[in-house]
Amino acid sequence: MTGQLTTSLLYLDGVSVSFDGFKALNELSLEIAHGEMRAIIGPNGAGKTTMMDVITGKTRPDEGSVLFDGSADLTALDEAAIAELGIGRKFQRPTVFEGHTVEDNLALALRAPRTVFATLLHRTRTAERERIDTLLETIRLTDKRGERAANLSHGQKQWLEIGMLLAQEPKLLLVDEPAAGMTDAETEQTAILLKDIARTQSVVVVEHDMVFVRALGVKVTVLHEGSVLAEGMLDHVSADPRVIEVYLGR
Ligand SMILES: Nc1ncnc2c1ncn2[C@@H]1O[C@H](COP(=O)(O)OP(=O)(O)OP(=O)(O)O)[C@@H](O)[C@H]1O
Repeated sequence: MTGQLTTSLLYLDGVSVSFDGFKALNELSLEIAHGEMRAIIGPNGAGKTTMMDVITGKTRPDEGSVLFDGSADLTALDEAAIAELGIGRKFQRPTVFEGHTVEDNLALALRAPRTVFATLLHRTRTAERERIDTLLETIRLTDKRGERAANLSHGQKQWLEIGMLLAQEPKLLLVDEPAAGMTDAETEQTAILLKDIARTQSVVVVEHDMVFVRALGVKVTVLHEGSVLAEGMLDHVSADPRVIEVYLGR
């Protein structure tokens, strides 16, 4: 690591990834500011998942720079080291401990190191309890604290998993299609929840649901064929003829 190279929290420049000669990412450049929430949209195969995989170290780019928090070169780090730097990823399907209560799920996440190599944090019971109370409020599950996770709705499981990621205090939270499979009411609640979270953490949300993206009310990046096609507020990008052609007008 060298000195400060960028003021952005996340900086991608000229990132390319090829699978058997097919460019899933094609000189992708993108910057996420400290404290920003960004929505990423784009048609199937646009490269959204591959972009998340590059940021989290699951896939190594063939070319380009990926910098985190000013200077950390993510292309040189493995997944565990990247998680330890403070990048949390929420996959589409919830993966909570079904047999445990909501509270125990959060307690386990609080006690777990970000990686197996990290030093275990020793927290007092009171501090842990207060932290769990705050997390439960954030994820709107205070009245479900004693409920087994298995009994939660799909949307509530998604919120619980978001809470488990927040327990690790990431600087950047990557969220993959949170609204998929949710009821309209849950989708609306999830937009509010993510906006709350974005007051203290940067968030990148990949999403297909335009009602949800509109509710987030943040800058949108449209990916197409592995590059940025358009960027701006949803009304702005959805009026762009190129976007209409490749995506919204399908
Ligand atoms: N491991 C892989 N091997 C070969 N091709 C891949 C691999 N991963 C992704 N691709 C291809 O790269 C392109 C981009 O895929 P990616 O999953 O990143 O798109 P996406 O925008 O997330 O799409 P979706 O909205 O369908 O999830 C697709 O054409 C996909 O088939």
